Amino acid sequence: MDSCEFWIPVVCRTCKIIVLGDAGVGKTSLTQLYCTGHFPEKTDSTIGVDFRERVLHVGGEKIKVQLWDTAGQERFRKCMVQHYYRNVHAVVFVYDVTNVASFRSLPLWMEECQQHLLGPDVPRVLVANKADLVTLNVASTIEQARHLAEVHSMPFYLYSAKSGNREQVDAIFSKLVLQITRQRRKKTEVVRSFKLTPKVNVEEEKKEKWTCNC
Ligand SMILES: Nc1nc2c(ncn2[C@@H]2O[C@H](COP(=O)(O)OP(=O)(O)OP(=O)(O)O)[C@@H](O)[C@H]2O)c(=O)[nH]1
Repeated sequence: MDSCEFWIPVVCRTCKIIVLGDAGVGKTSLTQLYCTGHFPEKTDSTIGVDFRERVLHVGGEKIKVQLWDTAGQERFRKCMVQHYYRNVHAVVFVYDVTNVASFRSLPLWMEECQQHLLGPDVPRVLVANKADLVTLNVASTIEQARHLAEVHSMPFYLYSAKSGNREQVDAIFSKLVLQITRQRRKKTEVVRSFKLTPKVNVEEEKKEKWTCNC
């Protein structure tokens, strides 16, 4: 059973979370709000990727939450896309409630995740941003977004990076971090129980398989 090495988790206390969505939906604003506590008055289009960090203490562990604020514009993301998806622990999808096209793009963002082999065990959430600009016209799209999130087993948040309270944005990201740490603990337990399996049994199994009865 040499393959047991695959089960040994890397002792790593960094959570890499990528934030995906069309240009202008508010990815930079959300990540800055979470990491600095302030909504940025002015943002520029992200080129490639921007990194932001915040340190959390979860169950006695120090966790570095690393947010990858990715470019929404295709021309600014081409060269970086392979790097976004390496060792991702969680994904935040964002769309802008005032921009139906950004909602329609969500399946494409999900498909991109699939193409880069993000498994179903990677936690995801969907944020409908700019809730301060909600009008009756967009209510049905919000319901569709809620449904999309449900179908894909993702928590759904209607939020405003501009006027929403800090606790809410903390909850969005911190819940993801909790999910990641729980998953890690489970994997560690699997490894521990696997290591406790007496080696001699494995050898016995092998012998049995190769015994010729003729
Ligand atoms: N009214 C309102 N405006 C917002 C909100 N969030 C972001 N914005 C504005 O939307 C614009 C785009 O926000 P960004 O955070 O730069 O969007 P982005 O998704 O990072 O854009 P790219 O980097 O081009 O992919 C900015 O003018 C923000 O101030 C919000 O909740 N409400």
